Amino acid sequence: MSAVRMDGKALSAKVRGSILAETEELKKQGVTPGLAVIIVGNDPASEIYVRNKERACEQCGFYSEKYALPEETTQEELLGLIAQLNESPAISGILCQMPVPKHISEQAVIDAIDPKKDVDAFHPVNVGKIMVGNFDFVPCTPAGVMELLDEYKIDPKGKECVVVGRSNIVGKPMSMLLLHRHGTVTICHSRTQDLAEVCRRADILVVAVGKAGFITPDMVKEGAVVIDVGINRNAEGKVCGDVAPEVMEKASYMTPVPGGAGPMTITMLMKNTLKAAKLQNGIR
Ligand SMILES: Nc1nc(=O)c2c([nH]1)NC[C@@H]1CN(c3ccc(C(=O)N[C@@H](CCC(=O)O)C(=O)O)cc3)C=[N+]21
Repeated sequence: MSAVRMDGKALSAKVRGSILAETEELKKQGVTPGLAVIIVGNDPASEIYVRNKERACEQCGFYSEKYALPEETTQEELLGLIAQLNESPAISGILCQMPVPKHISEQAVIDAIDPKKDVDAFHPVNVGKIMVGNFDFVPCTPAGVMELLDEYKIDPKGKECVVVGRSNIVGKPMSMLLLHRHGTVTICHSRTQDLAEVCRRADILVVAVGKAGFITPDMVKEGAVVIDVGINRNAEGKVCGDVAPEVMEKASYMTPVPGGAGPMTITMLMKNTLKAAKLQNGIR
């Protein structure tokens, strides 16, 4: 058997279309969602993502501002810009592309963004709300995975869900979202004993480790749903995920890389930005 390909590109196009329709309605009420994207330094991968985000803004009818700051930017300067954007009425959402250069504290940047404009949902206030299960913004990658599961009618309720990776951006919030949907969730990481054995229990396996080909067929139960959140580049410079391609033969559903979780991540950023604009203007 070969897995059904979970098409994040197609679902993204559909969702962006409905965001655009809603944006057009909002504009009639005098509200235009606006996203500010900040990038510090020149990491080639970050530059690609930022370009994709700008394009998504256009597709959704949003206003956007891009700030490309040099590598030498001080933390003070960056926090100054964020303070300005926090006050800007044209800006509904602020995103500072991670990673930032080493001389800048990532947490200081996250803490500086007004939680109401924190469309990444990285601010401790929003992280806390996710824990409690009462949240406005959902972290983009986990939110995209949940929409993909829904699109393919995969319900985590009661299922063994194994998340490989415990990052604040993906692993931890992913686990919470699956738990809110009544999955039985296990979080694995580099110190997990017998990782293969734990992964083989999974009905839904979500992988976010950042190592090409990390998950091999022997680690996957026949018929499992496999969600690959990894974005790596192989020796030839081609984008590939954390899951070996042969896993396709064992899984029932699987996300491709590229074209799976990645495009959905950006689409969820758009969804959060639209929501921010509505909340800031008292529109439900
Ligand atoms: N503040 C912040 N928020 C983020 O959401 C954030 C971040 N920093 N730093 C980096 C990670 C990574 N990330 C991706 C977004 C889109 C694709 C994406 O569009 N992928 C496409 C194309 C991949 C390619 O061609 O390189 C795909 O999978 O089909 C990938 C990765 C967002 N991140």
